Parts: sequence; structure tokens; C-alpha cells
Amino acid sequence: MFMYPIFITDDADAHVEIPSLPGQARWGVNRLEGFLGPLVAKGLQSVILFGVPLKCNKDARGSPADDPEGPVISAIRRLRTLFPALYIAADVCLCEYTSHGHCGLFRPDASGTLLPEESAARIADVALAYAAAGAHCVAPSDMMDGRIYAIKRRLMDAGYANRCTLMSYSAKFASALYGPFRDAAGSAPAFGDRKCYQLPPQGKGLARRAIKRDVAEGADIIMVKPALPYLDIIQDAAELAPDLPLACYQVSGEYAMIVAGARAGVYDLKTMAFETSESFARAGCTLILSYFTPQFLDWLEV
Ligand SMILES: NCc1[nH]cc(CCC(=O)O)c1CC(=O)O
Ligand SMILES: [Zn+2]
Ligand SMILES: [Zn+2]
Repeated sequence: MFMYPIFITDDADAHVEIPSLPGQARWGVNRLEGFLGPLVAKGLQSVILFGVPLKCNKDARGSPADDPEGPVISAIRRLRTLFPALYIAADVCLCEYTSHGHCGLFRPDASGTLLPEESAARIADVALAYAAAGAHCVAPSDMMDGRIYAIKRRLMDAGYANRCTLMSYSAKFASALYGPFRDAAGSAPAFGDRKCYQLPPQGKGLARRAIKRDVAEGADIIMVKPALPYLDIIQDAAELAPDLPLACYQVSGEYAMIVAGARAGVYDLKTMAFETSESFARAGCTLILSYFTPQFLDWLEV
């Protein structure tokens, strides 16, 4: 049930710890064999890749996102060769690659308005590039309207729709819990926030509509993010999309909070990691994106 989020940077030999995300690091492609080999031997089934470009030239269109020599495409290719049985998902977004740090494209006239159709088309280009590189799953986290249909259409037209799963971050809330991730990925917005395209925490109806819309647009997996504060939304998604796998993302801030609480003696780390994961399963999840995945491989002794 566990999918492990990993950060791939564009320095091929890098292994740099992320202070705000204890135990997690940014990895270069040359380090992936040593990093993941022991985990695959212990039963690791799947990963989701996040690109952390530090050397590239970011621009308004997020051009480095689908650079064939970029970290994500290089990592997909390398992992397919190294670990043929590993399921490889790739997060698809522009914020790590845009000069403004936002997840979509802006109207060029300084009005600060996003361009939903152009953004969805650009996201679809990036998703197709990851699918063509060998990703088993593409997971758009940008939240631009219409992106699921745009990606599905593009994958179908290029002959990849039956080879690449489309996992939608359907109910992604504008959360305070993404801080460590933005630190890790260098993707904090240069101005403003993401409240125009991520859901407000009180928006239960909006989340339900977003889930139904993504099912109708062709999503193969629905995701809810963050996880613990949104168990009701997970339960709603299980009801609204009963025939699709349901994922949740226990995000960076949730992970950091659990680790910090354990260090402060509030609870035992392992007990708390199990309790939260069991609550996701109870609410209806069949897939959990978790930074605890390597520890679960030990704890569960698969
Ligand atoms: N497209 C950005 C993205 N993709 C995954 C996360 C968060 C993951 C985490 O916190 O672990 C974010 C952060 C954001 O929306 O600002
Ligand atoms: Zn983004
Ligand atoms: Zn706004």
C-alpha cells in the first residue's frame, strides 16, 4: 500500500540531507542504485519522483520540466533499468521549474492571471514526456482546471493511455503542511500563494466536486492531500469513486510533525506512524504516499 516520495536533483552524484524532513534527502541519479537497492530488496514496491532542479535555468513556462536530460526523466530511465519490477510514478508540476515558482502559466500582461488552458496543455506535454521515458504513472499536482482531461487526451493520442496510469491529486488543499516539501524542492512561490488553485480547508463541497470532475475527466487513481486533517474527504472520495483506487498523501508537514512529536516524547514514533496509516486505510485508502515507507519495510518485515 505504500508509495515512497523521493527527491531527485540535477547533480548526478548528490546525496544531500533535507534538514526540515529528517531522514529524507535529495538524490542524484548516480546514487539511486545504492539508495533504493536495499529498499527494493526489502520489498519496496513503488516510488513517486519529484524533481529538484538546482542548476537549470527556470523560466516562465517551466521549460526544464521536460528536459530530456533533466533529473526526473533521467531518473525514470535509470530506475526502469535498475529495478524492472519497481512501479515508478512521477509527480507532474511546473512550480519546481518556473521562475515565479507557481504551478501554472500566467497571462503575459502582468495582470497576475493564470491561463488554465495553456497551463493544462503545458502540463500535458510534461506528463507525456514522463510517460514516454517509461513512467508507469503520472501524477499532476498543479491543480489547473481541465488538466486531467488534457493529460488523458494527450496520452491517448500518443498511444500511452493504456501504458501509463493517471493519478490525480484531486482533492489537494491549500495547506500549511507543505512547508518542508517546498524547502526540499525549492518550490515556494516567488509571490502570492497557491490559494487560487488549491482548495480551501473548509471546502468540503468543492473537494467533492473536484473528485467527481476528475473521475469524469479520466483519472485512474484519485488522491486526497494532505491526509490526516482530511479523513472525511478520503471517506467521501471512497463513496464518490468506488471503482477507482484511492490514494492519500501523508505530506511533508505531517511527517515532520510526527517525527518532532516523537522526539519530544509525546508518543512512540512507530505506534503513531501505524495509527495514522491505519486511519487512512479505515477511511478507504488503498494507497498511501508516505515518507515512512522505508521504516514500514522494516516494521512490517515484508
Ligand atoms: N506541486 C507542488 C507540490 N507537490 C507535492 C507537494 C507537497 C508534498 C509534501 O508536502 O510532502 C507540493 C507542494 C505545494 O503544493 O506547494
Ligand atoms: Zn506545483
Ligand atoms: Zn486568488
